[in-house]
Amino acid sequence: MTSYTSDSDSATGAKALQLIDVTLEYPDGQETIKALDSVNLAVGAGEMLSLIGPSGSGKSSLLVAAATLIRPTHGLVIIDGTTASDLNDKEMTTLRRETVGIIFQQPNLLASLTSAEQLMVSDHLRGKPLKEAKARALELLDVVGLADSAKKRPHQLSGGQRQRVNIARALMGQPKVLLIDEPTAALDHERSESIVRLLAQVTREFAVATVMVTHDTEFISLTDAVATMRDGVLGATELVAA
Ligand SMILES: Nc1ncnc2c1ncn2[C@@H]1O[C@H](COP(=O)(O)OP(=O)(O)OP(=O)(O)O)[C@@H](O)[C@H]1O
Repeated sequence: MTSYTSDSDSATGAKALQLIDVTLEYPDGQETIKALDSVNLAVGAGEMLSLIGPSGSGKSSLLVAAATLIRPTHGLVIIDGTTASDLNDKEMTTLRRETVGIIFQQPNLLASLTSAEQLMVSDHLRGKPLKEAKARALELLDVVGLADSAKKRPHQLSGGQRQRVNIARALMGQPKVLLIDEPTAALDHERSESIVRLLAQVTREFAVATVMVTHDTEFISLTDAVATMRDGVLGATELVAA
């Protein structure tokens, strides 16, 4: 990415992730479904927001809009000072690759690759030298507690460990924004808690702006703030008491 200007939180007070008056409509026969209705959101570097709300309220739609995977019908998505809506599709892909880490519910790891290789693939796609990619992969596997599992393939890992590889992989591109959809859906209570703790830790350590969609309200206290979606409308962000 060459021509984008970057306004970091510290330099300007701008938040790493901002959604301004974002409305997203899906076509539904002759009608439209309003999945997001004038949503405003700001998450700063090093902050982790829990996003909760009933099924169908628009949580996943907010994540895909924030990830620039879909263009909103109306409103602005601003990532690290760059307004995504001003970009063409190619520029938007570059912005996403260089600033956004996405963690889905299922890790989607490639069966034939070791943990280190899963991470290195993403850097390879960014055109980074192999040696550099390997060093960063090993460093990140250490951060997520998998230093001993760098050579293991997915079938040799537990569900929680696979999710840790997934988290490390999302951090490979040094993202400014981390978007996470139900990371604990397939995990037991203990593993769920350690995954949310890890996400809170990497949010601070790597100064990313993190949004985590979750049904596990018991782990919200491990994050900085919470906001609730209802019928596409996002309620006010409430700070979580320390
Ligand atoms: N690709 C799509 N095409 C048409 N309608 C969609 C599409 N994706 C979502 N919707 C609709 O948009 C609304 C919001 O859906 P969304 O998946 O964002 O909610 P959610 O809160 O993430 O739900 P869940 O917790 O069940 O995942 C719903 O009415 C849904 O049916």
